[in-house]
Amino acid sequence: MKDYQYLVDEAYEAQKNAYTPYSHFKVGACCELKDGTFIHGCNIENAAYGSSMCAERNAVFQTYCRGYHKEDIVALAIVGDGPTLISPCGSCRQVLGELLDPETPIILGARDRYEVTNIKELLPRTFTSEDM
Ligand SMILES: O=c1ccn([C@H]2C[C@H](O)[C@@H](CO)O2)c(=O)[nH]1
Ligand SMILES: [Zn+2]
Repeated sequence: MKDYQYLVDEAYEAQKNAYTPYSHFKVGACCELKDGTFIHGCNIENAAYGSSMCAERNAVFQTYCRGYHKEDIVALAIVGDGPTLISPCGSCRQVLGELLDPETPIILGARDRYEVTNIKELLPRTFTSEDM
């Protein structure tokens, strides 16, 4: 099994910029690209709570904003604020289902451990453009 500790560490770097005056729950994420680039994401909250954005969606959106696509993404790491391994919310799963390859490794990390999954496992039978 590949060692993804370096990517968990990057996600913790990203977490430092989280803006969480409401939940006080900071999340960090990092996309690793084939060309060696790391693209960070963190959660950014808003007084209108529903206008907040999750860390992993910020990381993947930012990746696409810079002109990269799913083929360029090697792995995505996500870390939360405590001892548990957090996993993406439903909205993020739907977005990751479209913007990541089904088997791209998703690393769910904490300070002392991590687990590797993918969006095929997290969101089976995704609604896609093929269904319309
Ligand atoms: O996978 C997750 C789960 C939660 N959050 C954020 C949303 C909100 O800002 C805070 C508490 O839910 O954590 C993420 O960024 N990613
Ligand atoms: Zn989310």
